[in-house]
Amino acid sequence: MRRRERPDFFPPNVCPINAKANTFYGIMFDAGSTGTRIHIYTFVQKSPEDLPEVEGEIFESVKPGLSAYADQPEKGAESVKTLLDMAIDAVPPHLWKKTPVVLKATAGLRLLSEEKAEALLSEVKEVFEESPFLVPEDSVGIMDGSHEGILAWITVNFLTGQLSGQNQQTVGILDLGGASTQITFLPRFEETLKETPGDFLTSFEMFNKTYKLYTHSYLGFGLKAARLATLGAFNMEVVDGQMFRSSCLPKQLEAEWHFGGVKYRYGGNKEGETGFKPCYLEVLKVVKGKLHQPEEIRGSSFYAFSYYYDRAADTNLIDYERGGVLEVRDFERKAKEVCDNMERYNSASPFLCMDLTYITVLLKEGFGFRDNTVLQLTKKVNDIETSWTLGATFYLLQSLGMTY
Ligand SMILES: Nc1ncnc2c1ncn2[C@@H]1O[C@H](COP(=O)(O)OP(=O)(O)O)[C@@H](O)[C@H]1O
Ligand SMILES: [Ca+2]
Repeated sequence: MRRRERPDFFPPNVCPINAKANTFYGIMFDAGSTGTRIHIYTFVQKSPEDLPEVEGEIFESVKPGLSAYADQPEKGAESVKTLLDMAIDAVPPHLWKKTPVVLKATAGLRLLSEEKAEALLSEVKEVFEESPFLVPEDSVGIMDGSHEGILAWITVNFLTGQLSGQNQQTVGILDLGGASTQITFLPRFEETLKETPGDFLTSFEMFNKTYKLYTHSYLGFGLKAARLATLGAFNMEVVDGQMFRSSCLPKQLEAEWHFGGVKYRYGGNKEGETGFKPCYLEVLKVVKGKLHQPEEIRGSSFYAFSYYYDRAADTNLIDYERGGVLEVRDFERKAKEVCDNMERYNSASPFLCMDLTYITVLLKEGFGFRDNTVLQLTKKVNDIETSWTLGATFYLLQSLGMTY
């Protein structure tokens, strides 16, 4: 494939009339376990003293995620190319060469064999090299789980204005992906720092400040991985035709499910119990004693996204577009309602009861939140997606010396 050359419409030092000299772009791919997403950000830096401003974002996504192409890496890379072609139209040609493009994969690729993950990433790297954009070193890779949380924390606190000026009152974040889940907050009490395992604390420099954050990514505790764990199928050699059953599924259900390139057969407890109570106990086995419970989060409020948002929206706990504010007990109430009336919800996903119960158990018994802990569910702040990708782009631009 031929590299697209910068057309010589403008002499080197002249900008198009409507593009400000201090405007720049960054392209960040989120290769998640359930889909691949492109975020094309436009930034303006008015002065070296100010934080850069996000002027806009173009967002698009494709499904399935890269890990579904474990045995066809070229096809996986093609899905990335489709998205990258959008950036060619979105970024003015004279800035192509100055616009970095990066892809960071999360838990889906973390769970593949190194060989398969590498094959996918190297095909993607080729797509980048053939594009007209700036391809930094390490432009394609698997992101460290702790960075996922930190960068999402940066995004949310930047967008809500907590990283500029004095009097910063930062907010913690909860992200529930397909394969992993993250919790990140800035501890306020010395006690928290003392009782937290060292590898849960990370110092991070951003916008000339150092933040010491509590962050952890639990691999295998994403919503879809938790479904498999509840069914007893996570990380198992699946024997052909083997059936996994759960009290969290409709009694008569028998079906197949593909995740991470493996086919699973699953179904309801035909003869045995179903409903919220037995389901809660089943899910509890997956979660109990597996997560660190920092005392100070019990009384604070958190921003929650990804599957927390999706399942709340699916069950009308919040508005799909606008999001909303919930308490932990709202998830429990909804889980009860769905699990004890599965026949009424049979047009929705057969996993709805299990998913809502898992969210409830994860929040209450996993992290140790109270029933009345407040969760702010948001997809966007000021029209910008609340994803780790914005924080990652800031970090990238900073490392390239493009922001202050
Ligand atoms: N930028 C985004 N905008 C909207 N939803 C997102 C975004 N990123 C992730 N999600 C949601 O997160 C969930 C899955 O997380 P994903 O990123 O695929 O898994 P993981 O983080 O475990 O690799 C899905 O419900 C998906 O809709
Ligand atoms: Ca994710």
